[in-house]
Amino acid sequence: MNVKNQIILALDVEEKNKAYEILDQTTEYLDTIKIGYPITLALGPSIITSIKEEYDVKIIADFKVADIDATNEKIVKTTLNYGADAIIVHGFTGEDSVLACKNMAEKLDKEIFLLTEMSHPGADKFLKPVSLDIAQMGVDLGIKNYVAPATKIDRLKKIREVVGKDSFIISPGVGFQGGNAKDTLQYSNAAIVGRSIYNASNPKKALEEIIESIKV
Ligand SMILES: O=C1C[C@H](C(=O)O)N([C@@H]2O[C@H](COP(=O)(O)O)[C@@H](O)[C@H]2O)C(=O)N1
Repeated sequence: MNVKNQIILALDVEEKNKAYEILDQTTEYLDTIKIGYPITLALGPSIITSIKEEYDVKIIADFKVADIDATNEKIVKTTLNYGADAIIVHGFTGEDSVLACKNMAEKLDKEIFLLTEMSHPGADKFLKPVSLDIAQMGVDLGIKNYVAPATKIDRLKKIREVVGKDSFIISPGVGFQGGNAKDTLQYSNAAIVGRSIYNASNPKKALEEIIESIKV
């Protein structure tokens, strides 16, 4: 997946007007957004279709799919059929559950992102101990896209070492959670940024500053 300016906007707002206001101000610089449960539960999954119709963006559905294989297959099929270009899938559920997602996405000529380790402190207890195994499972299954934390550069580096230089990693936690875009992009292909953009008094300026910070 090509990501303009290596920045993915996490559009975690819950009103349509706000969402469109943010997109109007930022899509000059962005071509990829991440849509998760906040906006989808507030507005319904058709918001994916609406945004695809109104804006020239790729949409990564952040549903952290984590069920048995049969259920995962349905979640992935329905989400991608709403127009999402890719979907984020948890890896801790194991090979059969992840493979069900990969196979369904491929059937629809779309992609999955395998979530290896998360950016928040709580991930250190249960996810960190297995995240490199999850990444290796992804490699063994032929998965090319991964999510790995921007807040833990040492972990991001290790995950890059496991998945290899040709894999595509996107990393949340830049800005509000303390991650730095430039540092993140040493090992990641794109930084995910939410609150630092959509909560800014001037989202366009906030995004321009982040893009500038990467270039220096
Ligand atoms: O480990 C993860 C996985 C998950 C994800 O991207 O899958 N996210 C999401 O990335 C965005 C960060 O937002 P902000 O903190 O910039 O406002 C939010 O949508 C989170 O749900 C993480 O923050 N960490």
